[in-house]
Amino acid sequence: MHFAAYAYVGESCHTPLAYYNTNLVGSISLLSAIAEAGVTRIVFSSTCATYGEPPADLIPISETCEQRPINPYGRSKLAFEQVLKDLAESDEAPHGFCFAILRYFNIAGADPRGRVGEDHQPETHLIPRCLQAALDDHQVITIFGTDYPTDDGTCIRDYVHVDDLVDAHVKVLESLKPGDGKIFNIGTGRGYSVLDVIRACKKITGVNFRTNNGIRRKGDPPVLYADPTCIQKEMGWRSKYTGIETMIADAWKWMLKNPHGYKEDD
Ligand SMILES: O=c1ccn([C@@H]2O[C@H](COP(=O)(O)OP(=O)(O)O[C@H]3O[C@H](CO)[C@@H](O)[C@H](O)[C@H]3O)[C@@H](O)[C@H]2O)c(=O)[nH]1
Repeated sequence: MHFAAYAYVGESCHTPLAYYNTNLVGSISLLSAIAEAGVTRIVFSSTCATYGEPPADLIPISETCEQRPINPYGRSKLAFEQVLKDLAESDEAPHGFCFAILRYFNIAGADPRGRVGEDHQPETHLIPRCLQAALDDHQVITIFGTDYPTDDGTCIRDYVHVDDLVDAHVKVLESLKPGDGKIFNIGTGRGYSVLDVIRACKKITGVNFRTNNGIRRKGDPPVLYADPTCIQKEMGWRSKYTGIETMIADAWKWMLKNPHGYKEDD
């Protein structure tokens, strides 16, 4: 399972070479190394950012939606999707080669039993940023854009509990057979706006943290949510956590226990 990547949409617009180097060149090196090591099955973490800004009539987004990413992050992930497909079709592919591409929507939450949580340096993701603001009243959440063509003017995303993501990986990996090339969206099929998320974070934490309205963040599409029918039908996978509040509650539980993230030796 290949998870390693740079994954900040905004940052990718400022440092594209680092993104292509890690997400594309690094992934190709990994592919060569695993072939030498005799590994033939690969599950690749891709992203809904490969879809770009689909027109309204193609939302919810299915796997057949045209992929036209609008930021270097999405383009670097899409390029490696193509590498996998090309390799699979070629004589260079190791005997029995098979792959799965999982296009994640917005992964959120934490292990419900509190053992593992989210800790990015720096933290840019909406939910952990809101929870940090609930812990520290010096922090203010900037809403990146209130003029999007959505009901409340803020971006809509499909938040998926990390526990559901784990479950999808296990199901897909166990199902892969030589010659397979599977592609699945990993989403709940439900979209929440930035304001919905902020409201839910305030409710779960009980803290009325501060927010302000800012300008749009470069590279952010207005609306992204999945049509998860394909993985539901083929793999019997279905998100167990469809409500944003449970994801936030699990993330909050972890953050209260680990306000400074992982320790050096964790
Ligand atoms: O302080 C903040 C942080 C985020 N947002 C907005 O909240 C939404 C969600 O942002 P974020 O949590 O940063 O996630 P995304 O940028 O949507 O990116 C995530 O989701 C992508 C798929 O959409 C994945 O591919 C990426 O790896 C992952 O970082 C976006 O509309 C942001 O503009 C704010 O308004 N203020």
